[in-house]
Amino acid sequence: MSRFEEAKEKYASIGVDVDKALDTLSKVRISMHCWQGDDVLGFDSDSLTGGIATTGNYPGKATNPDELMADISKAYSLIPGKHKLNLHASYRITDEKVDRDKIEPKHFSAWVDFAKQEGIGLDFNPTLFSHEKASENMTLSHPDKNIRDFWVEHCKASRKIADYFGKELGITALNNIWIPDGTKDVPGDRLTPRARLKESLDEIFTVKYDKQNIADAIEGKVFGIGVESYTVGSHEFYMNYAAKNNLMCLLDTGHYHPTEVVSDKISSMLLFNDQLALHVSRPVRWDSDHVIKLDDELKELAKELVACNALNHVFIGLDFFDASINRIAAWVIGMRNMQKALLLGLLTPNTQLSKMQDERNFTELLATMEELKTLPFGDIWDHFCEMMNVPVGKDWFKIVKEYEKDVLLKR
Ligand SMILES: C[C@H](O)[C@H](O)[C@@H](O)C(=O)CO
Ligand SMILES: [Mn+2]
Repeated sequence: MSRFEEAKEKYASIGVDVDKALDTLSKVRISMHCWQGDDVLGFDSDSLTGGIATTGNYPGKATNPDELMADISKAYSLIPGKHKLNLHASYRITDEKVDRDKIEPKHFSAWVDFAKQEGIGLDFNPTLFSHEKASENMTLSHPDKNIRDFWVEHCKASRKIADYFGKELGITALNNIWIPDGTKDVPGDRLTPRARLKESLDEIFTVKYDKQNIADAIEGKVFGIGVESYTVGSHEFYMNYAAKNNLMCLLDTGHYHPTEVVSDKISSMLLFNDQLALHVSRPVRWDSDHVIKLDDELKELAKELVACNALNHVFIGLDFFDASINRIAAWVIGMRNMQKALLLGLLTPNTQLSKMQDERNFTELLATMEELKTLPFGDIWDHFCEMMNVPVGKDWFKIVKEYEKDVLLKR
């Protein structure tokens, strides 16, 4: 009997259908963020500014659309299944001199062609940073209406592009708005910027689209670089705005207080919202955007998504940007870790755990959760990689190193 068959039998003995788990996992599209490929620079600015930063200078980052597409394609070839690509507006591909408020679907047609070639979906984000009109850490809430209007137009243009992605690819595109607005030190007025933000968002969302093509999210944050004392778009602001306007409040795992975990928020959000959007990241002491590891919080977050039966109505996006390591490896490690965590959740006898809890059988609940940790999960994961025709174990790493030698280091 193969190791996989033996492992499958062990999981069957605790009531887990491995084939069903693998089939479910093979259909989960994870949104891989383009911005890990070039340290969030994009193609329309020459520096990353405005409340977001990367650290490290690992050689060979992508410097143009062709290089970025090649690196993304290489990463996908090492990741099981078909997924989505998460784009920012700053990655428009055009020879035109076009400012952010004037971008159009045609400026992203090359990405649609790439998506069709790769068999993936596309998600989108307006880019309200790395621009002279974002230099004061105020955009949609800026006191100057001209600046607010510029960013409102940019967000409107972005939603139109997301709708275009959804139409062209037949896969709903998430359009997620994050703004860097806030103050470095204690603000003199918390209310007025938030009232302006509400007004700007109200204007942005006046345009209605087919929800089959585009899903809208807004992303909160507790603090940022240069806005340590106050962020206009706080979690409370966006959770309320999203609930009242039937949008999604996107949860980024790096955007809360150090002892706060997103895994605990998922069931509450899903009780009141049909859909949920996530940015899965790894904060180290702050919103550091480290590559995600298969750690306890990632496993718990994934288990919650499975236990809440949410895999068909959650937008799982990754959001990290480590410039100190090979960027293709960063994508592969992060994407495969997200899949491993989801598989662990799918191999968990969640119904049994819930029953033990209701019966106040906390002793067996604890014992079961601990024993699950030593079941042969790795044999199931290796089989999944074989099924999906991607390298098993760390075999993908030498392929990345060859690509680094043959391609990246020659840039
Ligand atoms: C590049 C993304 O828009 C950015 O990381 C945002 O999602 C965020 O999390 C900012 O802290
Ligand atoms: Mn994020």
